[in-house]
Amino acid sequence: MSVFLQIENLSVSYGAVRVLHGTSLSVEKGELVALLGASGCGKTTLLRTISGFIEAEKGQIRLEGEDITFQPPEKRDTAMVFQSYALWPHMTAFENIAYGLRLRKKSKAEITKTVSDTLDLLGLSEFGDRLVANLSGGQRQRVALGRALAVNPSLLLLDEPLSNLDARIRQHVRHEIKAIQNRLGITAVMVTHDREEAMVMADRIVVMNKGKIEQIGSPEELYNRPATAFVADFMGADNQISVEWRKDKNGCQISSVYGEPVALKSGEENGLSAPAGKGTLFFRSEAAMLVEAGTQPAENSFVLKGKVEQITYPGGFYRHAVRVGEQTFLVDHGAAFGQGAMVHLEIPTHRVHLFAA
Ligand SMILES: Nc1ncnc2c1ncn2[C@@H]1O[C@H](COP(=O)(O)OP(=O)(O)OP(=O)(O)O)[C@@H](O)[C@H]1O
Repeated sequence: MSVFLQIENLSVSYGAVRVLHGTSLSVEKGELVALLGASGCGKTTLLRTISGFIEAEKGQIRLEGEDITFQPPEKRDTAMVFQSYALWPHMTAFENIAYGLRLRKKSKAEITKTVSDTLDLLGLSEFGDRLVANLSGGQRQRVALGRALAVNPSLLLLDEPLSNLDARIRQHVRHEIKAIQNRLGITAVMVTHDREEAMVMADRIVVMNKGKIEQIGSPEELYNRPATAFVADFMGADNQISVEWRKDKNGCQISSVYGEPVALKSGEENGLSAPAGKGTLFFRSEAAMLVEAGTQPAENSFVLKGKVEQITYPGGFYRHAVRVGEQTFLVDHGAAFGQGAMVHLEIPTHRVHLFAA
């Protein structure tokens, strides 16, 4: 694998307001990298700076070794797929896909072949003559993807490509886009604010927060080994407890206002560098075991004692809201405990994420 897109120390401002603060990122050939973060964190700005629609203030962007930082958009070998599709509704699917090829003055024969191949690739061959206005949302998004792919760009840029589709179609189109990107071996950068979408589609995810990169990693890395409290929270570790820790010769002890102190095994202290301090412990609703109060606690578990306040059924498991002292934690369990049941939450120490305050 080789670095295909290299972004170094990129800063971007709108007027006096800086929104990207020295961003660096490298993307390998054939990778799909997702930029993930809350609204306003700078994902779209980063994508548009790569495409050339927004000018960099400082730093460098290299595509296949070539410095493109100050090249106009049309000189960069990139193609963008927009959330709004940005198709011509009064033109057919064929003509929309042919658009970029005509701009590039390709021959009629070449256009016919490339567009037909693209329609085939996207499962749209029977819709070539259909006006875009008469296609479904999912079909339109595939036409938009086809228009970007037809010009055979080095880099495909996807700006929230699925957010106009309804939930069920989204699931489907996600897998389609991923499969096509894989099959073509095309390098892609995608913006999304949907964690699950990033997890399903991306080889690597870049989590952004306020114009800075918090962590870059595979979906598994971000989910299982979040590097910061922000990433743990953003990747769905909903439950949080304030804790104190103290390291001694036997390891690291953590304690909270609830329950007994527990010792972390070596390697589980998540890089807490200080010998003692305050922090926040995160755990996911599926990481905790729910057992009847009075059960002998499992080894190497952080135990919280509480009372079931509410039970819901999101599908496949029951989600329990459990009151512990002043806080409520969410815990998933295969069977429903009764409302008001006294329970223990057991969180195995290897499934907690602990960060210094
Ligand atoms: N043209 C502009 N002029 C001034 N400020 C802008 C402009 N475009 C974006 N911003 C600001 O820059 C910051 C980053 O915006 P950006 O669109 O990159 O965020 P985003 O992460 O893509 O958000 P969203 O998911 O809501 O699209 C925001 O605070 C936004 O208000």
